[in-house]
Amino acid sequence: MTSNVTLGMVRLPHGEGLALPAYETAGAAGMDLRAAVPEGEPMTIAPGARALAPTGFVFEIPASYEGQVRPRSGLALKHGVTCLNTPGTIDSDYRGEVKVLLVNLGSEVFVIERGMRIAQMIIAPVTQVSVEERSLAGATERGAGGFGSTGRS
Ligand SMILES: O=c1ccn([C@H]2C[C@H](O)[C@@H](COP(=O)(O)OP(=O)(O)OP(=O)(O)O)O2)c(=O)[nH]1
Ligand SMILES: [Mg+2]
Repeated sequence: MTSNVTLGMVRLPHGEGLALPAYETAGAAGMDLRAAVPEGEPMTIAPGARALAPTGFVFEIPASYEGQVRPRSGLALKHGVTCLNTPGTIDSDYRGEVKVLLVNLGSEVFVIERGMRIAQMIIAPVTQVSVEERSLAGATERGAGGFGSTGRS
């Protein structure tokens, strides 16, 4: 299922020895991101707290694509741990380390060991549009209806 789009990955010193972010199955949408916390010095997130976890990599995302950092459902279900800013946006021109902003909505301290898969990243196409100010929006059947406006008799 691999496309011909290439994602560059630059390993940072604290990413030495970590597995590359990777698709875990042939049809996986996202590649799992691992925590590049120091060996033997796990990161802890208290209930209700948040933390920015390093991945140990700079990604070079091709132009016209973005990275979306999303939670792993297993962590959310078992521990109440999710990405606070989901989906996190990784811009194609970002050259810093990709980091994962986690929040612990569970009732127990969450411990992140080095190499733990903490989130997943989807590479998706984006369109940058031109913006044009107008005096009136074109008429439609929906009009200004929203927030549950459809299906009412
Ligand atoms: O979960 C995330 C979200 C963002 N970033 C990095 C990559 C992204 O390109 C940059 C900026 O993210 P965003 O635009 O969401 O943050 P901002 O608050 O708007 O900051 P900026 O003013 O730097 O754009 O931060 C991450 O590493 N992880
Ligand atoms: Mg921004």
